[in-house]
Amino acid sequence: PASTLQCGRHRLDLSFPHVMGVLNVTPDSFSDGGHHVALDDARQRAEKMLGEGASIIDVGGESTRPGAAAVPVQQELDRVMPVVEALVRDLDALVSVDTSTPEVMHEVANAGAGMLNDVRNLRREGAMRAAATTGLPVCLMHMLGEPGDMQKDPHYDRPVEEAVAEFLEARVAACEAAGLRRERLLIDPGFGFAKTVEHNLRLLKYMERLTALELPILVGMSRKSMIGKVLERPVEERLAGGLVLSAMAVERGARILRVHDVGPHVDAVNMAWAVLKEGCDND
Ligand SMILES: Cn1cnc2c(O)nc(N)nc21
Repeated sequence: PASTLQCGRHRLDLSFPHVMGVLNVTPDSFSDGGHHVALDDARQRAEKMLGEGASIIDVGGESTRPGAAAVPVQQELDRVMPVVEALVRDLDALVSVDTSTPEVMHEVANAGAGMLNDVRNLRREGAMRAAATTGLPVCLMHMLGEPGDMQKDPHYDRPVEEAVAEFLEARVAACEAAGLRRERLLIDPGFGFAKTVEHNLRLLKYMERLTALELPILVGMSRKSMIGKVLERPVEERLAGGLVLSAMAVERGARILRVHDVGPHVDAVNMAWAVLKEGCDND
């Protein structure tokens, strides 16, 4: 895959793995009186993640958890825009924005965001064109259905890693046909989206299958139920399991790891990478 990604005014060197810190934008905390407090809090959390080694901060205005309902565009903008503007202006951060909404893509790109992260792989009306117009890199993630219904009865008529690879290849081809250059695309198997725990575990085990697309791979497994169900741990006790998964994902080709606990995952990713890159010099 191309070893550097132009993310707005930031260049991301993908010859080694990076950590993306999740910045939860608590719903509607910016539209009511709590505006400045909440914004300060978001900025401080982002600053902490950058200080711990995050290369990217991921900001989302719409929950993509199973069962989540879609939010109106204006509400998404109200949640996301103040944060994107603050992180770009005050921290010069590389900001990734989780959105499937064309208007939001345009607005955040104009505000200096560096990457678009669409869990709906640009399938919404106008999303492909909007993403192409922004000129930003776009992460295409595998998901069937919507967060509201995707976990009802996930099933695949062939090995899940084959189904996911074929799906992503098709979405990449659709993007190229729409004028989105391949150099701007990232792919993501979508752990936890329309998948059982078994699907998720198998998807990681055979994730190297995705490297055949020769595009940067982004993964998000942090605190997810694939950890909780295997280890029988509540969401606040899933860090150890998540660190193992980060190391295994790096071994299988992941270049961006979307996590909540940045510091520990930076160590896990750097440790795994130290082993993997060993010996490259005299290969
Ligand atoms: C927003 N979001 C939640 N989980 C995610 C994952 O696994 N990948 C990407 N790209 N985005 C995610």
